[in-house]
Amino acid sequence: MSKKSGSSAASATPKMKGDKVKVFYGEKQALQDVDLEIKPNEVTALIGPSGCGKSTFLRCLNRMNDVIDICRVEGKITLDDEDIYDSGLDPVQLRARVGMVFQKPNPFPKSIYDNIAYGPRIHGTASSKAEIDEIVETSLTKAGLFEEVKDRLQEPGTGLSGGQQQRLCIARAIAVNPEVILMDEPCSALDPIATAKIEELIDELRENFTIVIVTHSMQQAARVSQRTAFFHLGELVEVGDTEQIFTNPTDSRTQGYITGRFG
Ligand SMILES: Nc1ncnc2c1ncn2[C@@H]1O[C@H](COP(=O)(O)OP(=O)(O)OP(=O)(O)O)[C@@H](O)[C@H]1O
Repeated sequence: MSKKSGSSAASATPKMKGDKVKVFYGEKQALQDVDLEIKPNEVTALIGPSGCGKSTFLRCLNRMNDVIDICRVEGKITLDDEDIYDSGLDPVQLRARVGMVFQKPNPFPKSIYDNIAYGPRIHGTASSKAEIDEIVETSLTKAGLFEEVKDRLQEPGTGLSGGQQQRLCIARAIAVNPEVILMDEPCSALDPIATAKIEELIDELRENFTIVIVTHSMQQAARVSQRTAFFHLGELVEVGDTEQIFTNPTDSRTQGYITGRFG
């Protein structure tokens, strides 16, 4: 698995950017002034102890926190320099550009085919049967699942193994041609073999997409990401090249976490 980021990516303008992001659940502040740049065509890993705010930050990036009544987001988050919290921006359109894969595979109770076809149909990006057939095949191929399911596309997605279901969910996210894919602990419900397949897939996907992944596994962050951001108690403590974060962190809290002193 290649871990190098292209030099163009290293110097590229950020795909997404958080600027002084604060998040509150009611009175409780979960994130404090987070400044974080997400570079294009890289995998950025968000790590840190339980409750530090990783998932909260991830959910800010496609406004999934909007659906939590008591949640309030302050600061600015941009996608290609466009403010994603602008009142004129449609969150549904945003979520087509910034897709999400969850911890537990959650295929729709529909056929494998319809799981993939659903997004392109509702977003109107494909209309004819031939176009949708093409998207279904391409998305499943990119998610490394087509060969395993091509003879049973009309069977329920829920009948697949856990690892296959997660690849189906990744295919479903890809089907609407997003620019960014957010993954919230996508392997935590999977066995080591299924996990290895998803990790390989993540490495392939970054050629075409920008990826942000929350993970509890430092080994996984080290294997799949080019950049790592360490959160602690709602604060972004340190962000840098993954290799530097794991071999030569600048903050003692990062050092403590990666060496297993807490977390
Ligand atoms: N829906 C919610 N309502 C109220 N508080 C919440 C909600 N979601 C998260 N929080 C709180 O916000 C803080 C950050 O939670 P978050 O889930 O973002 O952390 P995390 O680092 O992803 O944790 P974990 O690794 O355990 O998933 C925690 O104190 C948590 O209790």
